[in-house]
Amino acid sequence: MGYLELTLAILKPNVAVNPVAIKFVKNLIITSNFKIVRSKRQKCKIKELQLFYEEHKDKFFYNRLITFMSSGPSELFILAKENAIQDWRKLLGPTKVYRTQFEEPNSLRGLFGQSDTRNAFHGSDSKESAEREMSIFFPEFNISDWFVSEEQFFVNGEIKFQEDKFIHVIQHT
Ligand SMILES: Nc1nc2c(ncn2[C@@H]2O[C@H](COP(=O)(O)OP(=O)(O)OP(=O)(O)O)[C@@H](O)[C@H]2O)c(=O)[nH]1
Ligand SMILES: Nc1ncnc2c1ncn2[C@@H]1O[C@H](COP(=O)(O)OP(=O)(O)O)[C@@H](O)[C@H]1O
Ligand SMILES: [Mg+2]
Repeated sequence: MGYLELTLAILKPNVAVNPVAIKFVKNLIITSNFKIVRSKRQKCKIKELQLFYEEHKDKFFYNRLITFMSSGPSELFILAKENAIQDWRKLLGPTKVYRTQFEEPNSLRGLFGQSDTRNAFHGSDSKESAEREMSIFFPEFNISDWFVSEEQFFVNGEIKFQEDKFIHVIQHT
């Protein structure tokens, strides 16, 4: 692939219900120099979530996690940046909010997380996870096509930001 990395970012229902929090996080995404390749607001479907959280299906928190994640709309973004995966996860802070609120109170999960399950955000944890997760929630998005035909515009800054759609689009001069 090229210079940029893509990651799947999710504002989970407990933060996606709060317009002030959404605005705060969107501003942070922009000021942290992420570009937004895809952006949508949707209630995640049970089928999608069972695929998404396959690795946790035998964990004690699995049922409450699926119930919570399908309980209301989420905001889902595909973010692009040089080290998008680790930079976004760094902003989130650790998974378990009960600990994060003491250790990293100013991280996004420290600020907006309510419990370990309702930890308000998702960020892909690897390139493989990001590709798998993007194909679940953005099945129409072709990752390799994006790197072949769109990435260089993002690298060269030949893009413009559409605030209303919260997305960066190619600026064909
Ligand atoms: N290992 C383990 N940890 C558990 C179990 N049940 C709860 N916990 C943890 O104990 C802490 C509090 O769990 P809960 O009381 O279920 O959390 P909650 O405040 O109800 O919020 P939700 O997790 O959103 O239901 C969290 O860190 C959970 O991960 C369990 O059966 N086994
Ligand atoms: N101990 C736990 N108690 C409750 N919920 C949990 C726990 N561990 C993980 N979860 C939930 O499962 C999701 C996926 O877990 P994991 O992949 O380990 O964390 P992350 O989302 O940071 O990659 C977490 O975001 C959280 O919502
Ligand atoms: Mg994970």
